[in-house]
Amino acid sequence: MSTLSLLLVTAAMSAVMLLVLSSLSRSEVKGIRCWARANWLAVLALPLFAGRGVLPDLISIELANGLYLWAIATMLVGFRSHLGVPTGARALAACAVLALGALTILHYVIESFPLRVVVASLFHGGSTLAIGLAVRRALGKAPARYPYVFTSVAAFGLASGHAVRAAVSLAQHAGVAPLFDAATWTLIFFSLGTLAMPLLTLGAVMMANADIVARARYAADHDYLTGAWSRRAFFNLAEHERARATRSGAELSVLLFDVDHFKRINDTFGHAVGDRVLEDIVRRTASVIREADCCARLGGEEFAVLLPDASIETASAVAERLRDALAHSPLLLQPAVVVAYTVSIGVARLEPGESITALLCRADRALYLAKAAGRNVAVCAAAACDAEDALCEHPAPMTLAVSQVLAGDQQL
Ligand SMILES: Nc1nc2c(ncn2[C@@H]2O[C@H](COP(=O)(O)OP(=O)(O)OP(=O)(O)O)[C@@H](O)[C@H]2O)c(=O)[nH]1
Repeated sequence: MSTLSLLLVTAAMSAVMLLVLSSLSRSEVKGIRCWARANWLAVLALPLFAGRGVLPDLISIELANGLYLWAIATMLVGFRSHLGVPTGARALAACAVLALGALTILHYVIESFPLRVVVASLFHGGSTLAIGLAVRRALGKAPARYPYVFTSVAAFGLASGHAVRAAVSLAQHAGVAPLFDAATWTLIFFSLGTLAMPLLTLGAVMMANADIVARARYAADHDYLTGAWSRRAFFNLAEHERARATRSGAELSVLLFDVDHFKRINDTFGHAVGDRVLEDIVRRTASVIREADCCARLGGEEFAVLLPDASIETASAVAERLRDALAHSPLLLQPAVVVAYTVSIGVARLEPGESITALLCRADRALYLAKAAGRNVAVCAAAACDAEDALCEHPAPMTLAVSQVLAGDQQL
């Protein structure tokens, strides 16, 4: 393939990459705009390179080189911005201007094609090396491994190619006989230089896609207001833990809790303060449970905590710790608003052969009893699950006396 065809094919590939990037432009992925701008610059620069001999040198060499230097630098800024590290855009722009100045001097003042190649290769090699290093450093926190490994390997490969290109050109300048004939080197290095943008953009698109998938998964698995696990994630995790407990004979317990008189808090302080209370609950709950436990917002002001490997005694102790922590730490809001609140808690341990729905029904019944017992208490569910429990209906309030509650269930 001739260098002309290679340049035009690569310009077409950059244009295709632009279309792919445009499809992601409405996502909130950081770096997308820079990557798109870089491909625009490549789409402009590559045909200008191809016009060498037809177009004036100032356009086909200086302008084309300037646009391509700008493109690769913008690509680097895009990666750094995506990864949340300082972009160093000004320093990079200064380097690009210096490199372009050197290229111009080596064209019009000291005519040397090999030295021009050395300067361009150093800039491109340095930029791709910086991309590779930034992506490699972020691998530990990557939402998906493959896009990061692909991009860093591609960037390191390009950087190595540019280093070899600079070395060969320097040798040429010094009059050392080349390993291959000039046409072969030219084709290899042209391929390297022109394929850089599509390769890096492919990596960028894969990284952006991994980011979008991770964010969608987080949104599905977490409550938007409090950051607690969502109802959906809770049930998935609970089913997983139930299967594990059934297999291994381990215990599994659950706490179901609800803010007492939450409507009053909303009515007295306003809905926004009610929201702050819900956030506060999740924050404080996280401080009294283990990392392996899962706190979820099931809806409204109702929360659940899944306690893997916890006996009913352990779960009761956690419930009491949680109730106490929430009751004795009023939420301090500015300006000088103090919101004291309590929760009522139902505690249940998974019985052999029981479903998660049935377990939660028993916890819900215990929670109901806790409310009936005066609130700000934790109540353990009775182990037996009768037909009424299976239907998950609360006993009618008028037939429920606190003494009956304490006889049938164990108040903590
Ligand atoms: N601020 C806020 N309020 C919510 C949210 N979701 C549900 N609520 C409110 O929670 C209140 C629940 O009220 P009720 O079901 O009567 O329960 P309660 O007032 O806590 O009374 P008990 O549970 O019997 O102690 C309602 O006023 C809902 O509007 C939310 O996301 N933010």
